Amino acid sequence: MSDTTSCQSPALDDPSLSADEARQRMLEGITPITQAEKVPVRSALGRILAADVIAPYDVPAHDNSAMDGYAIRYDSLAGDAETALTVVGSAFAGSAFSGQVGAGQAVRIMTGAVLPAGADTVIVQEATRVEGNTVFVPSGQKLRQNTRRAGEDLARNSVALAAGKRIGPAELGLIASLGIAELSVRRRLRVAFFSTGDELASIGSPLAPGQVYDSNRYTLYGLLTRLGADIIDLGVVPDRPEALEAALREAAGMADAIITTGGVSVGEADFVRDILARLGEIRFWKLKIKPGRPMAFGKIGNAWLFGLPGNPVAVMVNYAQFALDALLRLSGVDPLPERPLLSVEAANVIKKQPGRREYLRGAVALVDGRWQVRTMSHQGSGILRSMSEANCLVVLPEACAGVQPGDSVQVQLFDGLY
Ligand SMILES: Nc1nc2c(c(=O)[nH]1)N[C@H]1C(S)=C(S)[C@@H](COP(=O)(O)OP(=O)(O)OC[C@H]3O[C@@H](n4cnc5c(N)ncnc54)[C@H](O)[C@@H]3O)O[C@H]1N2
Ligand code: MOO
Repeated sequence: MSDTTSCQSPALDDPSLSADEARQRMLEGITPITQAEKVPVRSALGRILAADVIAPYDVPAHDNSAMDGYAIRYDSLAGDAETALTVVGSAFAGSAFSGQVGAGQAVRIMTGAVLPAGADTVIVQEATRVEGNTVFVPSGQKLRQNTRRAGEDLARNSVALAAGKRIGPAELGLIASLGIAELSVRRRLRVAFFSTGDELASIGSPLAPGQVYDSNRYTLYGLLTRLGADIIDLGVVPDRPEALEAALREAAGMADAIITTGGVSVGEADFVRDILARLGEIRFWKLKIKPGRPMAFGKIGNAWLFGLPGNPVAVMVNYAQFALDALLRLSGVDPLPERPLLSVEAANVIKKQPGRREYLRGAVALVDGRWQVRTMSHQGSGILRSMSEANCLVVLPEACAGVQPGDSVQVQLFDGLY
C-alpha cells in the first residue's frame, strides 16, 4: 500500500468477518424500541412513524384542472377539425363553477379549480383562440388531458405513510395535505458515547506532550444529532479497566446504544473488548475491512455496544457502514438491504490489496462532462482533513486488486450518511 499509516497489521490473515456478514449479523439481532409519543407535525421532522398514517379523505378531494385553460366535454370535439365552443362561465381554485358544462360549451378554468360537472377534459389556454364568447379548440386533444383525478395522490382510507417511515420534508407536506396536526412517533433513541485514551485532552485545556485533542466525541455529536438521537456525552474515559467498566455500566443503564471509540485493538491498553465480554456478550470483533478493522459489536444488558476504533476516520467509516443502519433499525426504520452505491469512473490509480473491503475517501466531480471520482492523496485513518475534503467513500470489494484510471468503481455519496 502507498499509505503506511494504517492497517499495516501483520495479522491481516486472521479469521475475521466480511462487512456484509457483520452487517447482517448486526441487523438480525436488533429489534426496534416500541415506545411512542404524540408530537405536532413540525416536531415530527426526522422522527420515525410509530403507526400507519391513514388518509381520512381523497387527496385531491375533487377532480380538478392541472392547467389554466378551458374545461370541456371531450365528446363535443369534432375529431380532426377545429371546434368552436361557447364559454358559459369561469372556475377558479377555491371558487367552483356551479353549473353544468353541456355539449358545445366550455368553462374558463384555472389550475387547481374543481372540474365542473359535465366536463372531463381541459384544453390548455395557449392552444386555443378566443373570439368574444367563443373558444376555438384545435384537433388532436385527448380525453381527460390536463385533469387531476380525485384521490390520485392518496385515496381515502389508504395507507398514506407506513409505520417505520422517517419523516422528511415530503412527508411533512403529505401529512399536512391530509389535514393531520399531530402524529404518533417512536421515542428518540438514547445513545451514550465516550472516548477512551490516556492521550486525549479535552478542548479548553492545553495539550501536554504526547497528547491529542479528543475529536471523536465531536464527530459523534454531529452524527448522532443529525440522526435525531438523544445524546448522552460521557466524556473521555482513561485507559483503566475499572474506569472503562464503570463507564460502560453507567451507559448501559441509561441508553439504548453505546458508542465508544478507541481501545479495541490488541495493544496493552485496549480493554474495551474484554470488558464487553465480561459485562455482556460480543457478537463480533474485527472485520475484513480497511479502515475500521478492529471494531467490536455486542450487548450489555439492554444496550447495544458499538466499540469503534480510535482512529477518527475509522470512526466515521464504521459509523456509516454499521452503526447507522443498526441505530435506524433500533429506532424503528427498516434499513435498505444494502447501502446504495453509485458507479463512476476512477480518475486515478488506486492501489489495493485483495482480501478485505476498502473504503477510500474520494471526491466525485464532473470533469469534461463525465462524472469521475478522484481519491484523496492522504488515506491514513487518522487524517480527518481528507474526510472533510471528500464527498464520498469509494468502496472497493474484497476481490479487487487495484484500480486503473477509467475503471468503473462504486461510491457511497456522503449525502445520507453524514
Ligand atoms: N498490532 C496491531 N496494532 C494495531 C492493529 C492491529 O490489528 N494489530 N490495528 C490498527 C488499526 S487498523 C486501528 S484502527 C487501531 C485501532 O486501535 P484502537 O481502537 O485501540 O484505538 P487507539 O489505539 O485508542 O487509537 C488509535 C489512534 O486514534 C487516536 N484517537 C483515539 N481516540 C481519539 C479521539 N477521541 N480523538 C482523536 N484521536 C483519537 C489515537 O490517538 C491513536 O492515534 O489500532 C491499530 N493498531
Ligand atoms: O486503519 Mo484502522 O482500520 O484505522 O481503522
